[in-house]
Amino acid sequence: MNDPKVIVALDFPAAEAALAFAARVSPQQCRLKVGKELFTAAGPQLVEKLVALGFDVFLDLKFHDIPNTTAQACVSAAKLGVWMVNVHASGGRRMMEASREALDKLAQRPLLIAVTVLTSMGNADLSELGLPAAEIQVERLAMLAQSAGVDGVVCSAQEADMLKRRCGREFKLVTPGIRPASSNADDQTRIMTPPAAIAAGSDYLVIGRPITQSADPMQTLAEINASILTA
Ligand SMILES: O=c1ccn([C@@H]2O[C@H](COP(=O)(O)O)[C@@H](O)[C@H]2O)c(=O)[nH]1
Repeated sequence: MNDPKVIVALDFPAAEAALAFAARVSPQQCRLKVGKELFTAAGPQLVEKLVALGFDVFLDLKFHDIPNTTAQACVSAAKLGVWMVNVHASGGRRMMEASREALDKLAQRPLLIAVTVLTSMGNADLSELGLPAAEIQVERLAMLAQSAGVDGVVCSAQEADMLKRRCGREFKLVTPGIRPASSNADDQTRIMTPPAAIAAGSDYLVIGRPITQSADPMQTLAEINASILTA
């Protein structure tokens, strides 16, 4: 598998568990995601180790701040050698443009992705914030993100078909909230199975607990990879 679609979310409390997982998989089987829990515990050194092992690393810190701060945070992330970084689309056009422009000055830059609406949120959560239904809010933020020059968005696979039609095939769709049919939803709301997500147009599937907390993580990863080969 030369272009693995699965990004395993290494939501572990310490570097040792993340490195033990990485030792059991290859960069041909999956990409790896370092999020807030692991990064806060283990820091940039862990990210550099995963990159040195040959993995494409998605540094999922979802930057959301004023344009200068966010742009410089993206540059610091890029210097770790990561494959993908992200910011919140709700930080607005100027924030996304500043991040893109700062990354463009580097000799080699990671993909820049904007988070639309968290996959844990449903329409009732959005309504409490005075926001429209997920599909409408995701479309609005994705269009803004695309016009600000980012490479793609984090969204739910439930919005993938609509966004591929709206934003085109090249605009990357990174979709968490992926659940094999036999898995619990946990705290995720806008979910989809791996084959359905690929069929809907997801470019990358972010999957954490269904793999990392399964009785046999390697077997689960292999089954998911097999299920999307035929999707
Ligand atoms: O909208 C979003 C954005 C990011 N995430 C992250 O993806 C993983 C999902 O883990 P699971 O265990 O498969 O639920 C996690 O690291 C989140 O921080 C997301 O779920 N939704």
